[in-house]
Amino acid sequence: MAVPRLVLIFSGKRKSGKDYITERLRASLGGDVCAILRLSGPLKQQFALERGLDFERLLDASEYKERYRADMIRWGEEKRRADPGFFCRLIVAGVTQPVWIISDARRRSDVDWFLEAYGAVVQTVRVEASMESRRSRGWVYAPEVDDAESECGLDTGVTFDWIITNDRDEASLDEQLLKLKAFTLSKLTLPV
Ligand SMILES: Nc1ncnc2c1ncn2[C@@H]1O[C@H](COP(=O)(O)OP(=O)(O)O)[C@@H](O)[C@H]1O
Ligand SMILES: C[C@@](O)(CCOP(=O)(O)OP(=O)(O)O)CC(=O)O
Repeated sequence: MAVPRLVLIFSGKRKSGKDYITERLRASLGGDVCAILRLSGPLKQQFALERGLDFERLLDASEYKERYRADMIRWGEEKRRADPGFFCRLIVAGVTQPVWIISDARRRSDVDWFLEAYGAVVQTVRVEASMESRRSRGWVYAPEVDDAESECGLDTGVTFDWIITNDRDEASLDEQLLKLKAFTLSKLTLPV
């Protein structure tokens, strides 16, 4: 299995901007350097297959995804209960880029699995946005989702290496992303 030089584990609430920020980071590092790995990828794929749903439509920031989210959470939790590393192992298989971005850690078991496997090169990144910002991006409170482990599992207990604030201030976001990019590049120039 390929050994990464850096594993950035992103977490954050719905509509905090995890997908937006991780895509920007990948774009600025380049696809040959950086891979975005989504724990929800194989989860959504298998869930869609079992339920006869449209996998593609579960991927973007759509109302379709939100309609099935509570069910997907329950389904994924059952899988993780049986095997906490189930989705983690699936997403790292065959990745060749030196920088991995895990875009959607939600539970201690996700973070612990990566720390155990790649601890020396892991950095945890929290994306934070105000409720107002999240609302402006379409977030509406949903019981069984926003109060569940899927959204709250990493609210406490992890000391994040990076906290990115993603509200309205574009210049501030640019600056924060530049710092993270510079750190990432510094890891790539060190000898193995
Ligand atoms: N800083 C930003 N500037 C412009 N649009 C943003 C920004 N952050 C997030 N968005 C948009 O808000 C929506 C939700 O963001 P997303 O990255 O999907 O959140 P999450 O993955 O955390 O649920 C998306 O349409 C995204 O493009
Ligand atoms: C069932 C899920 O994996 C669905 C996650 O879908 P996304 O990762 O697309 O969600 P956001 O980006 O936060 O909007 C959640 C889980 O508990 O595993």
